[in-house]
Order: sequence, then structure tokens, then C-alpha cells
Amino acid sequence: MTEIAIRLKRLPHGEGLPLPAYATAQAAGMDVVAAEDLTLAPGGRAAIATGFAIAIPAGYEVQVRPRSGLALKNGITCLNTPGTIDADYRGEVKVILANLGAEPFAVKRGERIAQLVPAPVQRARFEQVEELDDTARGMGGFGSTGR
Ligand SMILES: O=c1ccn([C@H]2C[C@H](O)[C@@H](COP(=O)(O)OP(=O)(O)OP(=O)(O)O)O2)c(=O)[nH]1
Ligand SMILES: [Mg+2]
Repeated sequence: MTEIAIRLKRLPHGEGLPLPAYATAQAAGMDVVAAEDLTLAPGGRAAIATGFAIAIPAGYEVQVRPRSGLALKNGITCLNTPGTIDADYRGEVKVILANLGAEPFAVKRGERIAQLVPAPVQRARFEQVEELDDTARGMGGFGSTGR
């Protein structure tokens, strides 16, 4: 298991909050807490402050993913999952939560709302051509192989 260092700048409204952290020895995601109180109405969405900004090393991204417990118990997910934090982004990291449940959901400052997963970035370039090579699948997709 490899580890990279990500520089983190605490913003004034994030003072006193814990850093994103792994909950268990082999956890893949670092739990991140909310820096504000906010209630999400059923069907509602909001960008929740985390109270920090980061500088991810070049060649990496950080994915923002939902927590399964909040999803299953409360219908709370990250609307844009997996959220993408670019290595050159210096603004506040935010978590875009959506409430797909039937009840209002109160986000509390300090509560773990999502998890951050750093990942290497594979970039590509498109090379426009006149013809593509043939394959057995061909144009089949969107359920072409059956249920
Ligand atoms: O869940 C997220 C997703 C994005 N961001 C920040 C970091 C990211 O680098 C930036 C842009 O995100 P993205 O590229 O997904 O959004 P966009 O709509 O394409 O915005 P932009 O035009 O700024 O790239 O917003 C977050 O803080 N949380
Ligand atoms: Mg973008």
C-alpha cells in the first residue's frame, strides 16, 4: 500500500475540525466532516463546506464518494459521485450532498459526510481517424448481451 502526502490548508471556518482520516487500518477512504450545519429537504441538494483547501500532487486526483451508511439509512448521497478534486484546484473542498430520502436530513458540523479517495490520473489524447477496427461487439451496447 502506497501513501502520498497532500498539503492541506485549514480555512477559518474549519478551525478545530479533525483532518480527513481513515476509520480503520485498511480503509480505502478518508472520512471527511462537515464544517457547517445545514438541513437538506427531501429531494434537496447542497455543497457542504469542509473548511479546508488542498494541493494534490501532480498526477493524482482525489475522489469524493458517498458513505454507504448515510445512503442506506437516510438516502444521502454525493450527487456527482465520484466527485473529482483536480490537482490544480485551490478552492475549498466541498461535498455535494443530495437527499434522496423521504425525510429532511440535518447535517451537523463535525459529522462525517463523505470519504476522500486519492487516485492516480491516467491522461489521454484523442486521435481522430476515418475508420475504427472491427470487433465482435461492434455497435452492440446498452443491454445487447441480455440481462
Ligand atoms: O465534489 C466536488 C467536485 C468538485 N469540487 C471542486 C474541485 C474540482 O477541482 C472543481 C471542479 O470540479 P469539476 O471539474 O467536477 O466541476 P466543473 O463543473 O467541471 O467545474 P470547473 O469548470 O471549475 O472544472 O470543483 C469539489 O470541491 N467537490
Ligand atoms: Mg471541470
